[in-house]
Amino acid sequence: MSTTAVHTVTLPVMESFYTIQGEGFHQGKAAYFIRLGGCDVGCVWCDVKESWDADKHPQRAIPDLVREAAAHPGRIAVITGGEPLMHNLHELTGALHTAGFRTHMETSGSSPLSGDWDWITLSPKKFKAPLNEVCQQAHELKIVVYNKSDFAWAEKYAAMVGKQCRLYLQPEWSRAAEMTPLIIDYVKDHPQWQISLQVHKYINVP
Ligand SMILES: C[S@@+](CC[C@H](N)C(=O)[O-])C[C@H]1O[C@@H](n2cnc3c(N)ncnc32)[C@H](O)[C@@H]1O
Ligand SMILES: Nc1nc2[nH]cc(C(=O)O)c2c(=O)[nH]1
Ligand code: SF4
Ligand SMILES: [Mg+2]
Repeated sequence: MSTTAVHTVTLPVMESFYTIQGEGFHQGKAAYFIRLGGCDVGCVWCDVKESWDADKHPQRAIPDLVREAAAHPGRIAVITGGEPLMHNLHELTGALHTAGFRTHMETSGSSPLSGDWDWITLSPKKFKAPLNEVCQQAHELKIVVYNKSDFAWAEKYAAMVGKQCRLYLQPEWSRAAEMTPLIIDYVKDHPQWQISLQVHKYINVP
């Protein structure tokens, strides 16, 4: 008698939604977001603290997630969280590629890299430092600016990413009124950086 390994990979999913990418290089493009549960970083200003406990979110089968994504015409899938790299993302990115998606990820880089990515957004955190392997692979570095000391901190990571990596400074949402003018001045003085605004919060889309 032969046996076939039944191999069902599931992931905890807080929410999934089709929207406009609001941040960074791909800002303005239609994208399907999959927000995975679970994060062990604990940023004090995190805008999705409800995502942190993976057990609070249902385990979903990858074929179902990809089918729901493919019901929309956009072919960028953004995997976010929570911290997506707390999970092995090899099966998910493989299934998304098979369905014709480009695979994008939003990560703090604090857990080992898994999955096959067309775009990695690295947003390092003071609360749990990114791994060097993720710094090396990042396509964009997106630093959340909470106070003026964060510019010097941003330069430390700019020196760790690859030469082609795009550099973004994004105001922390509750501090945007104070930090945005400082970011504008910093970008004018250091034009290798660009400003990233959370445009979805201004245009009221998810
Ligand atoms: C919620 S995180 C999830 C992905 C991953 N854990 C990370 O931090 O990159 C998605 C993006 O939102 C950013 N972010 C989270 N809270 C924010 C806030 N209050 N203001 C501005 N950006 C924020 C993060 O830095 C990250 O770039
Ligand atoms: N529209 C929109 N763009 C985003 N870019 C990164 C987001 C995230 O939470 O990872 C996000 C999000 O939550 N919504
Ligand atoms: S790493 Fe990302 S999801 Fe985790 S607490 Fe920080 S901003 Fe929130
Ligand atoms: Mg968000």
